[in-house]
Formats: sequence, structure tokens, C-alpha cells
Amino acid sequence: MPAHAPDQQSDSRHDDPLTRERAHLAASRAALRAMREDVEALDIKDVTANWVNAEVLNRQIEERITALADLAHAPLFFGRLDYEEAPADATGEGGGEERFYIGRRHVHDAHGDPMVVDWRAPVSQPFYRASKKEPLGVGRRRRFGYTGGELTAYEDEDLTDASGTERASALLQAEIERPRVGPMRDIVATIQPEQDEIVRAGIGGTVCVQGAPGTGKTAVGLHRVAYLLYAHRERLARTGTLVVGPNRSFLRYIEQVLPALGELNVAQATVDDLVAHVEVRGTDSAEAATVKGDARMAEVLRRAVRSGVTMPVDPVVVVRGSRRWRVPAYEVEETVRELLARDIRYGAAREALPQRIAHAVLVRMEQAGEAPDDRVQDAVARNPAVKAAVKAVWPAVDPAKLVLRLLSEPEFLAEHAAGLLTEDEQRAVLWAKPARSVRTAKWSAADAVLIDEAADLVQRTPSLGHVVLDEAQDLSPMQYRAVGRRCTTGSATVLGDIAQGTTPWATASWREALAHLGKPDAAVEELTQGFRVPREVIAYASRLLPAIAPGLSEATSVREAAGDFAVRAVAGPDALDDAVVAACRAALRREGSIGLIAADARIPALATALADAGLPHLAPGEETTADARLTLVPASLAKGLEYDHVVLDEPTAIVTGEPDERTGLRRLYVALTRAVSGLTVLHAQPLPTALG
Ligand SMILES: Nc1ncnc2c1ncn2[C@@H]1O[C@H](COP(=O)(O)OP(=O)(O)OP(=O)(O)O)[C@@H](O)[C@H]1O
Repeated sequence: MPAHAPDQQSDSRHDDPLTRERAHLAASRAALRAMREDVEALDIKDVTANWVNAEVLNRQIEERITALADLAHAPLFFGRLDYEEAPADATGEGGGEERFYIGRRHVHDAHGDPMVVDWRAPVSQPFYRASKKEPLGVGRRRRFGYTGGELTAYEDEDLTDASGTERASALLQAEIERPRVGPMRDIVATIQPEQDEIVRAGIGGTVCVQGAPGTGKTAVGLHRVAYLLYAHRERLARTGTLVVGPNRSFLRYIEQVLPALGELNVAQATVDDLVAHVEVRGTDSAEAATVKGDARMAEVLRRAVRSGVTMPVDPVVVVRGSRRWRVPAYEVEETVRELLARDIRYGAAREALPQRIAHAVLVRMEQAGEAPDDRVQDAVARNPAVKAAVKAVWPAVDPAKLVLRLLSEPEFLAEHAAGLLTEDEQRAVLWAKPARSVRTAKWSAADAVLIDEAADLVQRTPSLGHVVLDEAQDLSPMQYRAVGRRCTTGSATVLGDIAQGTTPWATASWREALAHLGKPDAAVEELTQGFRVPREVIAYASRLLPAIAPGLSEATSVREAAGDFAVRAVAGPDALDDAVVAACRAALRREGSIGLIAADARIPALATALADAGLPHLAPGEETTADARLTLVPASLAKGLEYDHVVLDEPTAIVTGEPDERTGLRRLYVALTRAVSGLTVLHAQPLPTALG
């Protein structure tokens, strides 16, 4: 496919395509500026009756102005589609035109005619999907290349010529190979067909993506939210969207992708953030955390929550004026049994009970010839005798206190875990030292998830419209449930890689995980084309696959550049730090970001060695810039991140830093797959045999 770069001669000619495209870019920029000025000039004084409305409107206007910003690093359009015939569905976006410029956002001229079409619009879809085999009505696809915000090249594909072979795009290659600096970027210009299928999957269904390192799972998940917000804006504005990631540094790394796509209102959180009912200050043994994260705990909690319900022994006697109304115990019991049998939340049943007792009183009043109305029923429901009866038979449950009791009182746990948890498992979850109060208890992350489950048993957790769950493979069944109850009426995008699971309870099967999430029918897709890791490096890392995830296929690398790859033995542990510093120094002589990844226990020593050598470094999640490009990364935080050059310190220490070998090798697999263009492995100890 011909790629055109500007030269002096053609630049000066007005009919030169590049000149024309630049003119369209300049005109689109001007149109965007005009759109922005229109919004800025809006005077809302006349249309808002009160200050609350004014606040809301002002915020919306602010957001719109931000969304209409012309971002210097994000070109207004990156592609063009020349349809053979105007597409049937193009009237909304395309206004019957045959040529569409595809960009991050919609831009129209003073007459409302589109100058740039949003990449998420239906007419843009062939930009990502059309091929010579299936041109989808497109005659020509043009991709644009930019250098420092200037349109400097274009590349054409003639899709009508079915005989020609499909060739990889040079601009796509350039985009993939571009050095990484700063936070994660969007990939709108180069989304691949198999990625686009996931991005544009309907909002109704949950999609689960298994993908090797660097296959674009995170990128796809973020673009999917942006797509859904475009296609279902009103619905999702009402219900909300959320991206769940493994930790803060990861969330900081990805946080600018959606704003760059014009989406400013997507919440981001870790699972721990979602269930932050108590302050987490404690940790669990792997055994305790595994049992606490097991789905059987949900049933233990369900039993425990309802265990306070007792059958009444005395009648409820309501005194009103000179009369006494009596509801016998057996009748209240009947109501209690019926509420227990119904599939409603504990708290909802507790609110229904006084009304039901009041209703029984009203029936008696009517039988006695009175004509009570709704207000009387409400008054009876609030009567002290009714309240006291409800308190006795259906006591309020405080979720944190309930979990505290389960973890502190062996008898209470045994009663509700009978037939569910073995004695050993019960012993594992019980605190060695029972806690006195919710405030002073040393809650662990797994405990907080239990409290969240209990809270949901008492009162339904509100559901969002869509949740993206990244690095899902590390979640426990109870964590999947916690995320799942935040999208019961919505859908989810679940992203992960079984081979990168590094928790003792890591996901072994997506089907099981999806069942815990409450979406058993979700489609499971696989991505295998790798965009990050050079071929040689992914092949080296994949040697670990038989040991860590036997069923999984190795990723292919679409990167053409060979990349630098070296594994170097260092003579003795004393020489290791110096060798690592030297490797970092060498990497710093090149372009792009550098990640020094090491076992968590090695971090203090390496921080000192770097400081002694006068090499400043960042922590993961701190933004790399042209001046600060070296990040010291504990292996436990490497997941999801990437660096142009990775210096990997002592693989064996990364493996032995984990409680078991499989987890250790998986941690190493994650560390080995962070490199975009170069990987240097340095070791003083023998390498793990699985790498041999
Ligand atoms: N279609 C694409 N065009 C250009 N770059 C892409 C494309 N898809 C993915 N990438 C780039 O490849 C890199 C890896 O993507 P991403 O982090 O989403 O992968 P991942 O599957 O989540 O990896 P991991 O399993 O390691 O978390 C990123 O730099 C991303 O921008």
C-alpha cells in the first residue's frame, strides 16, 4: 500500500492530496473552535429558574467546553473513508456525504454538516472492519500520519481491488512502535478488527476477554466504555459506569485514556475501594484469605444474617384510644415465615413486617365496624407495641458487627458454617484474638468483602449500567460477587489472563468466574495478537506457560522491530547491583521509559544503589516524563504496566518471593512481559529451570 510523505515539490501544489487534507484539518480545527465558542457564549440566566438547575447546567457546559478542547497531541482526525455509495444509515452523522473523516469526536461546520465523524458512529465502523474480502461499501480507506501535531503523511488502501493482497499498515506499525512516555494512550486510530468486535459488542451482554500480555485487553475495555457511552449516553448517564483495576498505580496509569476520548464521567476504583465499609489494617494468611474469599462464605453469611429471626411467643397488642387490638402470635409467625420464604432483602422484609402487622390490626378494626384509612395503618405500624414486636422477631442487622461476630465467636461461626466449612477452615478464618468492636478490629481486605456481602443481604446494592473489570484473574469468588452486585441490572466487560493470576485463589476457569459474577451466560472471547512485547521476548516468557497455564496459547507479536533482548549472568550477588545500575544507565541513553523490575524484597537495596549512582527514579504510577524516565517497580505492582526498556533483576528472587512456585513463575511471567522494545535480564543466581 502506498504511503505518501510530503516533499517540498508536492507541498507547494494546491491539488496535492496532502495539502488538501491539511486544509481540511485546518478547517475542522476552526469549526471545532467555533463550536466551543458557541458553548462558551451560552447565557443560562434566562433559562434557569433556580440555582440548583444553574449549577447543573453550568457543570454540563464546563464539561462540554472541556470535551471540545482541541488536544495538541490528539489529532482531530486520523482516517478517512470513501464510500462507493453513501451508506444507508449515514443520514444522521454523514448527511448523505460519501466521504467521512474519522476522529475522536464529532465536528460540524456552521451549517451543521459533519467535518469529522466520531469514531464510534456506525459510519465509522468500516474503518476498523472493512477488508478487501469484505469492503462494507468502502472504496478507499485512508490513514493519516502526524508528527508533532502536523499532518505529515497518508496511506491508502484500495478495497475494491479484491485481487491485491492485504498488507500491514506502515502507520499502524509506526503507532505500535512509538516509544512510550507518560500515561497510557488511546488506540482509536488503530483498533484491530477482533478488538473492534469486543469494543462494539452490545450493551445487553457481558463479554469476557482472555488475552495474553499486551493483546490490548485494557485498551479494549476502556474503548468499550467510551463506545457504550456514545451509543447509550442517556441510559448510562443515569446508571453510571465504572472501571475496576487492581491497584492505585494502575488506575493512575490508565486514567487519562477516557478523558482523551472525551469521556470525563467514568468512575475508577479498585475492588478494595468498592467494599471500603471499614478501615483495613490487617492481613490474612493465604489459607484464611482463601477460605474467606470462597463462595461458600456467601451461604454462611446468609444464614448468619437471618439467624436473629425468632418466632413470636406473645401476641401483639395495640392500644388505640379506649380500644385494644390483639394480633395472636401464630398470625405474626405466619407472616414472618412467609417473609423468610420470599426472595427479598433482609432489610426490606424488616420494613415490611410492621406494615403487615398493622394490616392485621386494620382487618380487625374493619371487622369491628370501623373505617380506618392508610394513615391509620401507618400510625399502627409506628405504634410502640408493633415496633417492639418487630425488634424482637426481626432484629436489625449491622453487617460489620455480624462479620465481627462470625470471626470472633467459634460457636456462632460453627452454627452457620455447619456442613459448609470444615473445622480446619473454620479455625483458619477465626481471629486469633477476638476483636472488641468494629472500630478496633484489625479488618483485612477479605473481611471487607464479607461485610459487603452481608450489607447486600440486608439492603440491595445499587447497580450501575456497565462495569469494566480489568486484571480479573486475581479476584476471589467473593470479590467477583462484590463486583457482580454492582452490575446486576447492567452488563460487564471482564478482562484477564489466567496465566497472570498471582493470588492463591486466582481464577482457573472463566466460566466459574462468570458464574460468581452473576453473568453465567457471558461470551468468552480470546485475543492472541500481542501489541506490546517483541517476538523474541514473548517467546522467552512463553517458556513458562506449560508450568503456569498449560491450556493457554502463546501470544503472537505484531511488532516488526526485533527489539533488544539479553539475558546476562553476573559473577556473584555482590556484582548484581552494579550490573543493574549499568543496565539502567545504558537504557537511559535511548528513547522512552525504563522500568527496573525486581522482587519486592530487593527494592530497598536497588533504590539505594540507584541513589548512590545518581540516578533518580519514580515509583509505579508516577508519570514518566522526558526528564524522569526510570521507574523502580516492585514485581507485585508490575501487572498491567509497560515500559520501553525493562531491566529485570534476579528472576529467581521474584519466584521465591511468592508463597508457592506456580505463583512465583506467574509473577515472573508478568515481569517478563512488560517490555515494549527491550528486555535485559540480569541474574547472579541460576535461572528458574522452567525458563531453561
Ligand atoms: N490496536 C492497537 N493499536 C495500537 N496499539 C495497541 C493496540 N492494541 C493494544 N495496543 C497497545 O499495546 C499495549 C498493550 O495493551 P494493553 O495494556 O491494553 O494490553 P493488556 O492485554 O491489557 O496487557 P496485560 O495483560 O499485560 O495487562 C498498549 O501500549 C496498547 O496501547
